[in-house]
Amino acid sequence: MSKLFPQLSKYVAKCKISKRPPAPRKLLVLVLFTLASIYFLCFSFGGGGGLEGSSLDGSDGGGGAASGGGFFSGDYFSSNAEGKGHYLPGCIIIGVRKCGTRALIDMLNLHPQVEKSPLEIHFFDRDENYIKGLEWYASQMPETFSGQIAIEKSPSYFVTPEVPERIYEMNSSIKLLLIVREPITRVISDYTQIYLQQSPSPGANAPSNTTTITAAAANSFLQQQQPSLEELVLTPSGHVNTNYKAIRISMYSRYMQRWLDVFPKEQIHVIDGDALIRDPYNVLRDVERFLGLEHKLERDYFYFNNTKGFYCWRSLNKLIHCLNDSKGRRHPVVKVGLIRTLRQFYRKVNYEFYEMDESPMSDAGGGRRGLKRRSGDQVIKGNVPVLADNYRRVTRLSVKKAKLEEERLSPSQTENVPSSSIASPMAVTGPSFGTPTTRIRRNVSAIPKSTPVESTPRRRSIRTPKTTPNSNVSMKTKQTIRKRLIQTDVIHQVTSPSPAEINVPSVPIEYAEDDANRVSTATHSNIDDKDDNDSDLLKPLEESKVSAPNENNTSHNGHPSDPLEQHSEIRLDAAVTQKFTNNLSLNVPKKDFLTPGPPPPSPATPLENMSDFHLCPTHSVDFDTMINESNAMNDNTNTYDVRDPLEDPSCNNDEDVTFEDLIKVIDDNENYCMRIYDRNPWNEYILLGEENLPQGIHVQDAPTQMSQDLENFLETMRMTPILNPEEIQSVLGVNLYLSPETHFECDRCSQKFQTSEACQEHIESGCEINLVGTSVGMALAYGE
Ligand SMILES: Nc1ncnc2c1ncn2[C@@H]1O[C@H](COP(=O)(O)OS(=O)(=O)O)[C@@H](OP(=O)(O)O)[C@H]1O
Repeated sequence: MSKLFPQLSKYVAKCKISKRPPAPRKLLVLVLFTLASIYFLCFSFGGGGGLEGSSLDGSDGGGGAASGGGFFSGDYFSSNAEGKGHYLPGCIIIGVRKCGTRALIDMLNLHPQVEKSPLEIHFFDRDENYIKGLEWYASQMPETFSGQIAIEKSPSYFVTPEVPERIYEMNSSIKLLLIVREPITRVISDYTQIYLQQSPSPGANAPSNTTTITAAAANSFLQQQQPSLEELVLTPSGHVNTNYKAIRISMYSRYMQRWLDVFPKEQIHVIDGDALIRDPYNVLRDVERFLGLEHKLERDYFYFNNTKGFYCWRSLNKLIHCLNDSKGRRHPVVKVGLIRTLRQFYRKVNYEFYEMDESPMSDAGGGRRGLKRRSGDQVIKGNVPVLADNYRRVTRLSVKKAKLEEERLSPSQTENVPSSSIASPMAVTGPSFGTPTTRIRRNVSAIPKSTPVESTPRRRSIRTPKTTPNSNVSMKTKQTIRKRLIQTDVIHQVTSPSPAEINVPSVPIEYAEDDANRVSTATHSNIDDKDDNDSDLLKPLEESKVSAPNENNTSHNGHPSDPLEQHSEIRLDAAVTQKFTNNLSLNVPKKDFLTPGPPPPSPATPLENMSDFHLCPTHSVDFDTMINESNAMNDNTNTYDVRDPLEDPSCNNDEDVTFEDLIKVIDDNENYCMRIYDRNPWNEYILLGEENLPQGIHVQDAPTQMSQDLENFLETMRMTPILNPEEIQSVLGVNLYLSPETHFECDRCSQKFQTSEACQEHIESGCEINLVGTSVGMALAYGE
């Protein structure tokens, strides 16, 4: 009986909540009757250990219940299949704070089968709520019809130890959404929120999202009032301060393990929050699939709003709906040295997290889904063919795009690391890396045309010969590198904005009733602006920084800015702007920025990362076929045309090279250890496999060692665009081989193309086709 009782109480909690509670005695009778009915129903439907897997309301779930339950499978209970009522959620967004939970739930809410809870309920993480019971919890849910799913989001569920068990206890087959973001960006987002939260309230009449301030005033205010991120995230001895909660929350693996101890991986869908920012349509498509929902969220529901710098969406009343100014805040500029320290700190936990994730993590705009490789891409130690999966993707980079990239990049850009772009390859390699070099091209050009298919593939080096560190590089070059490395630590300071007034256009749109708009109540005191608030996050203020006006007309996330916004802009929370009432000018130009148009290109494709390495198909290539081929075996029958569109805009001088050629160059020298890496959505390189590992190099150390080398390399490349790759490799003592794994994508239309014909059509229609892919294979060869 003791075993049965919790089960029964669970069933009770799944009952529809009656609006007017019956009198106590009636209630007792009702409860007993309900218990008996449910118990009977449960066993007669063969539900086994719970309601999961059986549909009590007669709905079949349209396939959504296929994987062990889900929202149609017993999370509803209604005596009337048509009935509307408050039901327990069939899906919960469990976190992570500041990773896009609000955007995700609001966007999902556009789906006709989804109803969101407008508030964060914090039922499972707050004892004062939990003791109110599941009936209370259900009563907090939006009303749903049969066939609809209620969802809620409470970001702090992810980090609260009791929550996984509690949710499991409620519904063991519930579907969970976890949205994560590049961890350092998340820390900075948290920091930004916390210090803005500290600012005095703007007052009732304060303009909430329309204001003009002087940048100088803003900077001065923030510098006086706010602690620097550095002060918070580093201990006095310079170590990362893990007592700082913002740091801890970004250690995803630490919390994820708890969830995986309770739930099967298939029930947790991990979403890349950076992808949600870039391309909500594709991310939501994956979520629809995961939840077993019909595909309803169309591409044209989402509009990129240049003023906001984020996607907004069409709400049901046809108005455009943007999240309010508490979402998508401008982040402070952070010193590159600090970023480097944090990167190093998070590398291990990110790696652990990456290893944990098997779910098809949404990767819109990227070539590969999932934090982790899909099933065809296993880690194979000591097996060269693993490279096939990374290297066989063929792509075409439009000449125009590459040239534009080149023009766009200026030396000054290489020295700015807006924190919001940390996740982007731009931030890792820096825009200057986009200046085409001859690193691969030069080597490839040595390969003769139309390489025949050979049974024993030729060994052809497309890398530089083995070098000892510093052997081939001039003293001057080394000094240049060193100088630039030194410089970077100091250049990421606040760039003083122009003292001129900075206009922030008004926002003539409907703002989402999101978290920051909520008023705390006894039951909902935990609006997400506060939900993980703790004193650790509120340290004495000494120094602060606010991002400088964008110098290259890109907005917060690297999207091209609206031309009307080309003047400098600082957007601050109303709480801060209120401090500048003396400088306020409400003479703000209004403009209709909602004109639907093609969304901008993804801000952070690996394109910039790889613009020196271009493969074009020699023949019409079907993308699917290629994938299948490369997954099937490592033969050398496919030839690819390697050419550099900048040197050869007409791409006439095709060079054919077999895949084996590409592989063997790495494997050329037995004395080398080969390590093969994949890249996660945060541009960290993850060890895929090893080959000929020489003695003295520990397998376990490989990712760390490699990451360090790579980081150095990228850092160097970022700052030394004029150096040729051989010199850089010499300096670092490594040999490098980069290759994209990619699909075709039209950046202006944000579409993926399965075939080169489709790709071609879009080229002709004026769109540019770019290589896109989150995975870059990389091998580092070390001398013995
Ligand atoms: N479409 C759209 N509009 C605005 N903001 C968007 C959008 N998509 C994702 N984001 C990102 O969401 C970040 C806030 O995350 P959360 O909603 O999880 O924050 S909270 O924990 O609920 O406070 C927020 O973080 P900041 O940029 O630091 O403000 C945004 O980057």
